[in-house]
Formats: sequence, C-alpha cells, structure tokens
Amino acid sequence: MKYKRILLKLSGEALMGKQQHGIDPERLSMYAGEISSVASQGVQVGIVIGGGNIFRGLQGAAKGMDRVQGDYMGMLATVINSMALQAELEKHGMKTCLLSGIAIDPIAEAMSRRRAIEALNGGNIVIIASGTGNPFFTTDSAAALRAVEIEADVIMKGTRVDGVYTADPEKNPDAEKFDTISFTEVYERGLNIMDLTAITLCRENRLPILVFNMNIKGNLQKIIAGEPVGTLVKG
Ligand SMILES: Nc1ncnc2c1ncn2[C@@H]1O[C@H](COP(=O)(O)OP(=O)(O)OP(=O)(O)O)[C@@H](O)[C@H]1O
Ligand SMILES: O=c1ccn([C@@H]2O[C@H](COP(=O)(O)O)[C@@H](O)[C@H]2O)c(=O)[nH]1
Repeated sequence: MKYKRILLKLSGEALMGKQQHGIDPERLSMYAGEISSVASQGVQVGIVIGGGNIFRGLQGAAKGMDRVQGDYMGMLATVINSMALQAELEKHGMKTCLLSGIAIDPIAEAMSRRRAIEALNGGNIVIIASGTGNPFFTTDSAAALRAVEIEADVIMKGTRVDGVYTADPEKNPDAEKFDTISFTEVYERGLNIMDLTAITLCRENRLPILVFNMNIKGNLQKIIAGEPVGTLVKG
C-alpha cells in the first residue's frame, strides 16, 4: 500500500451530483463505496467534507448577511454532509466515528487529535466535521489542519477535475496537466487548486497533496495501489 493513513477532502458541491442543491443519493453511495473499498484494505481514512452544496459564508455576505454568522452556517452545512456520509458508510458495513470542531453533542464527539488517532487505530473511518471550527476559513484549510494533526501521509483532494493544470481547466480548454508540481510553483503560477492557507500549512509541514477526480470509480483504489492518478503537489 502506498499510503497507510490518508486525509480525504471531499467537495460539498460534488455531493450535489446532477442536482442543483443538496445531496444526491447516487453520488453519496458511490463515494461511500470508493472509501469503503480502501478502508477494507486496511488504509486508515480521515475525511473532511465541504459545505458548498448547502451554504457558504461568502455567498451570504454578498447578499448582506453577517459574514461570521454565514460562516457558522457553512460549518453546520459540513455537519449535515458529514452525517449523510457517516450513515452511508455504515450502510456499507463500515465502522465510523464522527468528530466535530464545534460542540454538537448528540451528533458528534468533540474533535481532538488524540480521539481521532484512537478511532483510526480502532478501525474506524473518521469524519471530521465543522471545518476548523472558526469563521474566515475554508474546508480546504480544515483538511490541511486535520491532516497535520492526525499525521496523515497525504491529503487526497477529491474533486471534479483530474489534477492540477496550468490554469483552471473548466475555463481554459488549453490548460495542461501536471503529474507533479512543487508548492513553490503553485504559488508562483497562482494556481487555485486549494486556498493559500491550506497550501502554506501543507508546505510548512511537508505534507503532500494529491489532487484527483473523485467522480471516477476506482481512482482511490488505484492511488493506494501506487498507480499514477491525478497530480502530486510536494515540497
Ligand atoms: N489550476 C487549476 N487546476 C485544477 N483545478 C483548478 C485550477 N484552478 C481552479 N481550479 C478549479 O478548482 C476547483 C476545485 O474545486 P473543489 O473541489 O475544491 O470545489 P469547492 O467548490 O472548493 O468545494 P466545496 O464544495 O468543498 O467548497 C475545480 O472545479 C477546478 O475547476
Ligand atoms: O473552517 C471553516 C470551514 C468552513 N467555513 C464556512 O463553511 C463554508 C463551507 O465550506 P467550503 O470549504 O466552502 O465548502 C465556507 O464557505 C465558510 O463559510 C468556515 O467558516 N470555517
């Protein structure tokens, strides 16, 4: 196995599947299947999910809502997505542990590094909800923070494009894909694959990021088997 402990970042928006909003049951089930297959091989899996399919603080602020209030709403959106994924993983027969950076007692345990590592070592898939627990951040930054905390070997950013490109591939059909790229080059080229807070945290902690298309079945398995999928960002 190429990686023993991973932190998988899932996009909230991707959970919409073909819908305009909310959670597509088909997409949720596909993700749970993909995750279960690598966890069943003994890979320790931590997960951070975004909330963009439900709410983003910046969207609210653009319409006059208080930014901090909106950010907390965004963080609660990640709790909803995390609960949905937890239930689906359990349907697939997996043991799970849901932790949260915001106290939300009957639903999730309090996030602590100690508890997360204990649950991973106990064979649970560990979902860490509520982002960092603080406004003005994103779940990309939360993924970087949690990955460093749990001492993951890598962050796997599961997204809807198949890696890092010279420009946003959804806007530039001529953009070219990198197989590997350094953190320095990501800064210098101004590539928006993750926000800069996340990139900086990964770089400072020598934590590689693997950007890949989570919507293609089998990709997660291939990465664990050491096949070249996506783009590896490293120091
Ligand atoms: N240089 C680049 N290489 C690859 N993707 C890029 C690049 N620049 C911008 N992108 C865009 O980054 C996006 C990554 O989206 P991501 O999965 O993080 O969704 P998100 O909207 O941030 O997630 P969430 O729903 O969690 O907020 C892709 O849609 C892709 O088009
Ligand atoms: O640490 C965090 C993480 C997230 N937020 C808020 O939640 C939404 C949804 O997260 P995405 O990363 O955009 O999917 C985000 O827009 C923020 O409003 C936060 O405040 N702190």
